[in-house]
Amino acid sequence: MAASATEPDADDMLDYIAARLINGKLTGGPVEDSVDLPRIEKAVREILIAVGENPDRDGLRQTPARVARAYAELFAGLRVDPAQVLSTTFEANHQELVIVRDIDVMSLCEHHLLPFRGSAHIGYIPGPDGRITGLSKLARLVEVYARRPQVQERLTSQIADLLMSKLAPRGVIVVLECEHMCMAMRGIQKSGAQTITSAVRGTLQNDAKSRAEAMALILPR
Ligand SMILES: Nc1nc2c(ncn2[C@@H]2O[C@H](COP(=O)(O)OP(=O)(O)OP(=O)(O)O)[C@@H](O)[C@H]2O)c(=O)[nH]1
Ligand SMILES: [Zn+2]
Repeated sequence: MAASATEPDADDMLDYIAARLINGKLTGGPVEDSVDLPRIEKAVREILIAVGENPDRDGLRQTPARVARAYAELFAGLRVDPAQVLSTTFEANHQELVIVRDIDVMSLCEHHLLPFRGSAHIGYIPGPDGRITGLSKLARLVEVYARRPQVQERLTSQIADLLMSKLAPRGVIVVLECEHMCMAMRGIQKSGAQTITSAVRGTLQNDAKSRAEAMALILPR
């Protein structure tokens, strides 16, 4: 019952999400495989029973289907090729730092599937050909990688590595500052702790002056 009710919409929804993530400029088809919504629904129903709830009570009846749709959305980045985000670049003959700061990041930690949230700051120095990318593409790249089960360190380095390989800049710096709900809502229960991760590539790795300039612009306080 649930399968036939949700399956036709699932592809439409995932197409929509994938298109939003990479601006509709899809080349190889938006969604390779559909998320198995009925399977998620079944699992969520089992979890509700296991924690002592009644999944058939009024307020919970639609919950497994809702959670399945939510997971499809939260993990939509698994079905998007991040390289497609950077398929459009421009010539600008700008050879100095470009920084986009305070990009909202929301992801799920792969250990507990609980959210972590904060900001991403991305800077790069264009390569000798001076090619730049649209500023929004940096935020889209964050979205594609964040909508997967993640650890903050991998999310940070994936963004830096893709920028290096697709844009061929002189250097890249990515800094993420996030609070992890798995540390706040459960376990050690320390809310407010900020985890800061960085990934530095290319000339910014060795050029202390440029790196200090980038860090001062990224974290001015
Ligand atoms: N390095 C890193 N660790 C993370 C991230 N997200 C969550 N964690 C940690 O993943 C670890 C998993 O540790 P385990 O000991 O296997 O799991 P646990 O018993 O639930 O750990 P506690 O949270 O200490 O109760 C925890 O220390 C989390 O704080 C992340 O993005 N990066
Ligand atoms: Zn966690």
